[in-house]
Amino acid sequence: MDQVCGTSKIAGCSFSIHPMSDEFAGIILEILKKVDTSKVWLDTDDVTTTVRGRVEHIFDVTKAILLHVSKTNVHAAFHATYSIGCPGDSAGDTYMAESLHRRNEDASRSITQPLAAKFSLYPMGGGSYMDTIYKQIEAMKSKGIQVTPAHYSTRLDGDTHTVFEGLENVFRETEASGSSHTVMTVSVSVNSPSSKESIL
Ligand SMILES: Cc1ncc(C[n+]2csc(CCO)c2C)c(N)n1
Repeated sequence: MDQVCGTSKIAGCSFSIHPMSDEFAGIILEILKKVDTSKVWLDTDDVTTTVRGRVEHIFDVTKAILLHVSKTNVHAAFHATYSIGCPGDSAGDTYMAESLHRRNEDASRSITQPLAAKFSLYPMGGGSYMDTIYKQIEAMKSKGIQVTPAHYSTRLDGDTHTVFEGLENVFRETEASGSSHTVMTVSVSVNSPSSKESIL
């Protein structure tokens, strides 16, 4: 793998879905087939799926996959690590589609799904990282997402589309504000039988 600089515009996400059903393997494979991934480079193995390309397509594909798993009504977990600007990244394994049109947005819009998520932002190489993190948490609040502090992450409760729009903005603005390598992790639970307040 070539280790080169100057590939900071390649965004990527490594993610997994865990449907809590005996049919988990079929559900995962079917959803990966249903979503239009023609504008990203994609690789699936036994642990994760990795997509690489333009920021809009990375978020379009990952949101569509999460919405499709939600639609099954099966309780499922989704874990994703988004990254842009990794200095150890290579120029390969990507597809920087020229058109910004999001292939899955029309189909995704027809799915309404509330979700609970926890996200963590890691703005690296840009200086005052805590200021960036606090600023982006405030930005989430202004979108009408319920934001709750948590240890090592921030909890987000809201509509999937609103939360993903917020997460994409956080990712873009962190990069634009001077973070040379931005990493954002997102853990989501959908269709959980547990209520938020009383688990045990
Ligand atoms: C998005 C996503 N990609 C890959 C896996 C790993 N994985 C676990 S079971 C299975 C299907 C049959 O082997 C696969 C691919 C995952 N969980 N979620």
